[in-house]
Parts: sequence; structure tokens; C-alpha cells
Amino acid sequence: MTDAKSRIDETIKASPVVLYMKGTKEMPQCGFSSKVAGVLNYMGVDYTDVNVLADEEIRQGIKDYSDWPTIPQLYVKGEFVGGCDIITEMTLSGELDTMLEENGVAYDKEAAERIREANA
Ligand SMILES: N[C@@H](CCC(=O)N[C@@H](CS)C(=O)NCC(=O)O)C(=O)O
Ligand code: FES
Repeated sequence: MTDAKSRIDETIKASPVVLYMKGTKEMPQCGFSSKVAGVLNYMGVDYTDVNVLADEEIRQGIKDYSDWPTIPQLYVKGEFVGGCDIITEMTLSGELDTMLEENGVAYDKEAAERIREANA
């Protein structure tokens, strides 16, 4: 197992929700990362952020891990869920709520509804 893979395994086992992103949840450094972090922040999801810009090995390693070419990447219970487009779609369709509920991840349902109302 590569070092990057074992580090990723460890991180996504240690927290139920992990976002690999550019920048931090407080200060995203790309619009795509900012959009996903913004949704999770607004929905009050407790998650671990990993700044790939601070770690070249993880920036490449996370793409190999999921076989997905871009950042951001959201993981729930160790499983890759998607990037910005997928998370945006899932937020608007309500699928994200369902997925969080199925995985026992707490979030603010009313906040999720407000996002949907604002984008209706
Ligand atoms: N359509 C993508 C947008 C994300 C994207 O295009 N990310 C690019 C630019 S930030 C990326 O990660 N490129 C590879 C890299 O910078 O390492 C999504 O849904 O997440
Ligand atoms: S850093 Fe340029 S699009 Fe993400």
C-alpha cells in the first residue's frame, strides 16, 4: 500500500465526513471547494477538511484513491460520494439529506430546505 493510500484510509476512517478540498473550510481557495464547504457549513455538518494545496502527495493520492480526477472530493463513512457537481445536485434533489440520514450524520434539515428554496 502506498503511503498516500494508507494516510487517506486513516483519515476517512477517523471521521464520518471528510472533505478533501483546496484551502480550508474557513478559507477555501477555489470556487468548487468553496461551494461544497459552504453547503456543509450552512447545513451544520461536522466534517474534517483536508487542504490538498498543503500536501502534494495527498493532492495526487486522493485522485488515485477514488479514480476521480478533481478536487473537491467528499467522503462519508469511508466512501467517496462526489465532487462539486454531484454534491450540488444531491443537495438540490434532497439525496444528500437521505444519504446523511442513512449514515447517521447530523445536519440542519431546515438549512437544507432553505438552500433548495433559494435555488427553486
Ligand atoms: N466539475 C468538478 C469541478 C472541480 C474541478 O474541476 N477541479 C479542478 C480545478 S480546482 C481540479 O481539481 N484539478 C486538479 C488539481 O488542481 O489538482 C466537480 O464537480 O467537482
Ligand atoms: S483552483 Fe482554479 S478552478 Fe479550482
